[in-house]
Amino acid sequence: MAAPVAAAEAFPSVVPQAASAPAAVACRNVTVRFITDRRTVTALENVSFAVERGGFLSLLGPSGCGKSTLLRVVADLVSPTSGAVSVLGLSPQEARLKRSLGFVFQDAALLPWRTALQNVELPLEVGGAKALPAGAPTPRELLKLVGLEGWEGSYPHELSGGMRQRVSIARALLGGPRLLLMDEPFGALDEITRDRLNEELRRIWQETGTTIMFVTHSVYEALFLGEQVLVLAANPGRVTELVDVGLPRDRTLKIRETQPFVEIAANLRDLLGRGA
Ligand SMILES: Nc1ncnc2c1ncn2[C@@H]1O[C@H](COP(=O)(O)OP(=O)(O)OP(=O)(O)O)[C@@H](O)[C@H]1O
Repeated sequence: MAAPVAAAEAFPSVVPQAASAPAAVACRNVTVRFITDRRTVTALENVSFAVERGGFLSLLGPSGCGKSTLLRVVADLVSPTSGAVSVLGLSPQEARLKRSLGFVFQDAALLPWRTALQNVELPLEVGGAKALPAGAPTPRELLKLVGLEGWEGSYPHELSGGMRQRVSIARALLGGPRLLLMDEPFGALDEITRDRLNEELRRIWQETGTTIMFVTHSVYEALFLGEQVLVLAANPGRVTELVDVGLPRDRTLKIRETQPFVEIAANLRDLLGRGA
């Protein structure tokens, strides 16, 4: 594994925030209704929660409970029907325009004719931001951070699914975003690769200090990754409970065999069942 870049110099956003700094994300009574010709869907109803800066929130719930919609509200891709959303103390639109957000999707969505390095550089070209903010890590440093030093010149078809997803994480981290939104990024990967990337993501989170919101269907993934788990129920999409995980900050996959992990996982499964 490549040595990580020094987080403090690479990610100026890691500099500790004043105690009074607003939450990374705060939603109050957020409702989203989609009205189509055929039906009206309440994707989210009165959803309230907050994520502190530098936090890691897993969003766990059954299909259709509004997990992706919630990420899209935070990313300014969907406007709430009612309720208030604050992202780093700004509106989602202001946060987006300030390039405070990175987004990773289930599909790595790399351009096949560009190398790994050129894919990471892409937002610089299409986003209109000609230069990186002072002190932000370079595309090469980001590839090193995600364990792809030496693969800069490889094309997507020469990389495994896990490596492609690492490239997309590096791309999302370009510019040192203070908030990383991840929508089932490892859902399509085999179990071993997924496990490895789970450990990698915890390390990247600790090194960068970036706040993360991570969508998953998996109880184990939600619990291993998150400092908090927001459990959602469907029809309408709503919060069942916000669970503080309370597991040690330094985690390896071994933690999944410990008693506290097993007990919290059982509790999360109960909560999921309650909302079914
Ligand atoms: N643009 C849209 N137009 C109409 N309905 C939508 C739209 N986006 C989402 N929905 C509906 O909102 C509900 C929540 O969808 P969403 O994709 O947020 O759920 P999810 O929890 O992420 O599901 P999954 O785990 O299957 O990805 C679903 O009923 C879906 O059909």
